[in-house]
Amino acid sequence: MDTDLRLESSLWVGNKRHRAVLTGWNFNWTEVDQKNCDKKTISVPVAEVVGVEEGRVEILPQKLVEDKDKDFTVFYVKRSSSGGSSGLLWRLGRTQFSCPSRVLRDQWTEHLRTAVKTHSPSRPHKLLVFINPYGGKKKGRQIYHSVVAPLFELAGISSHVIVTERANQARDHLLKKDLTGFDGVVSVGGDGMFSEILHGLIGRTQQESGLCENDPAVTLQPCPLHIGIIPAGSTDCVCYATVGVIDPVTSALHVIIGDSQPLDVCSVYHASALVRYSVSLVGYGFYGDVLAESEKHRWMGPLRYDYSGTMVYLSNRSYTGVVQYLPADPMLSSPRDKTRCLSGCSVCSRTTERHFPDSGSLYSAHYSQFSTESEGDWVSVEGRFRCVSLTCMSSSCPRSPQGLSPSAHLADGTGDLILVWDTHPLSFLKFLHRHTSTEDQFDLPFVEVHRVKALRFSLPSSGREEEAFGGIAEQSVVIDEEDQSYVETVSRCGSQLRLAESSAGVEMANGQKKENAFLCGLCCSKSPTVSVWNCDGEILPFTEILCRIHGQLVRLYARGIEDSTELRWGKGQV
Ligand SMILES: CCCCCCCCCCCCC/C=C/[C@@H](O)[C@H](COP(=O)(O)O)NC(=O)CCCCC
Ligand SMILES: Nc1ncnc2c1ncn2[C@@H]1O[C@H](COP(=O)(O)OP(=O)(O)O)[C@@H](O)[C@H]1O
Ligand SMILES: [Ca+2]
Repeated sequence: MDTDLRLESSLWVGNKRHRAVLTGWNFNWTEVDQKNCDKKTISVPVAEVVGVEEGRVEILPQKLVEDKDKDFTVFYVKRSSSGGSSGLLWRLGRTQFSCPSRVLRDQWTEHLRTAVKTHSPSRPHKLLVFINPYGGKKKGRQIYHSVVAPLFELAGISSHVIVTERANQARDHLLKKDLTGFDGVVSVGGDGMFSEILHGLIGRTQQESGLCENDPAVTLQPCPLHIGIIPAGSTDCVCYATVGVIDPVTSALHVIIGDSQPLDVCSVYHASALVRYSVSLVGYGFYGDVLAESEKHRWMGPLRYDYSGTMVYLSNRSYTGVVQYLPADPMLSSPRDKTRCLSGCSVCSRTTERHFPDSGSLYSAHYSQFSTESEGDWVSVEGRFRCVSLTCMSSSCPRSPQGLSPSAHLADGTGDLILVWDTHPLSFLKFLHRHTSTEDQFDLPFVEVHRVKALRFSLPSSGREEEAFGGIAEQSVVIDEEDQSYVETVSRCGSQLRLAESSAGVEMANGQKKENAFLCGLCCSKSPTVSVWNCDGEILPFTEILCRIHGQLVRLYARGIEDSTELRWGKGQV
């Protein structure tokens, strides 16, 4: 216990006398004139105190200060059950205290502020905030200014806010501009906006370390800046899978108290070059087709995925492919062990100990098994699939509260590979439906799941010929963006040759542009023979890829999903 931070005295909350105690890492207050059995102690970890203000203060809907010189107000994290979601909602708790003297009031405010500084050293002071004004229901700006900014201000965080005017502005800013003084970057938007920030920060870190991102054998350098996510998108999978709820207040509070959640990242390569990074889904077949279809209906907002999901399901497609994977150590964990990766997860902690042994320092990560893996360790399967999905995390989201792989871990250095073999449409529907319930989606004869460190996908030799003549041909002219040129990909649809329609286009990790090739859609009598990859909501312009999982490459302002049963059984904070 820090004896110099300890403080104990009587304080009034309203007209009730309380005994308040600050023990250094904990602040609690108990009503004293209450019968013993009715005594209730409110206890707040100092690490979860958001701010301490002189006077009687309110901040929402707007800041009001009644400046009474013997009063002070403490703001802190308060948990409540989230009604349906897997995590806990965090709210801003507020208690106004009255002291018998101004001297005591000053003592309390000073002690509390010092305790906060001592016990949460990783709180951000300065943040770079990117808002995508067009993400999700287009409410990013409103959410930030009305909900998040007042909380940051209360916590004394200064923020530099950029409302983006074009796609990839945030990524380019992070790759090129001066980032001195910033403790973290905040994404206000969806998974696509987060992905831009991920690419900017990973790219910048490797540039500064002189590392080649195109070499799959290189051990990438973890990013020094944390990323915060304020959900304002369509799927918001990264937020949901790391916090357990889609709630801007909860997410803002995680940023403020400087929570830290390491996250695995998957790098995707084609023809010896990095194509993209992913944290949630690298998916071929169904999920690729849904994304490509949905881009044509962006005007529908988040509903575009429901519409496109139904249309793609009805089109009843499957694709041939050769899948090769490098299995992870089965002694450490299994995708079918029915566990959940929750806050403080022991599987992820063991990974931290193995790879970051010296007190968890981010910069000590030097492990490279990838280059030494022998070809013999790879497992190969070939056939016809409804979908092939690789996910570094559960990829839970409001549409699928358990996620694509409910037992996947956020930071264990592995990903889960889900192979759904071609099957009867009704069986596939059963599989999809299980994503929306708690039934085991892997307990089906046509589904396999493997915990892996790497994945290769290629077309069977017959498929390559089909790709060239019947499916999507990648007739690309790669020209530099700076030269005012672009890459055109032409898709063949039956006998028709036409330019790909998708408005999204594809931007490579290095910033070069490539227009989408996509399926002819539902108009076509001949089913396409190749699908596209959905990489965290971006369409990849290549079919044959290599993926590698990098353990704990980035850190989020989050702490993983808190177990809501702890609150129900009274083990929570108050
Ligand atoms: C016919 C019933 C279908 C029910 C299936 C439900 C399965 C949902 C699993 C969702 C996995 C989500 C993985 C995350 C993907 C996002 O990165 C990506 C982009 O998100 P955003 O930037 O917010 O737009 N979202 C998708 O690819 C949507 C997939 C939806 C599939 C139905
Ligand atoms: N100002 C902007 N104009 C157009 N596109 C943008 C802008 N800012 C970001 N984007 C892009 O919009 C895409 C979708 O953003 P996101 O915030 O994930 O919303 P959603 O979840 O609705 O897809 C991302 O790929 C991102 O790069
Ligand atoms: Ca993982």
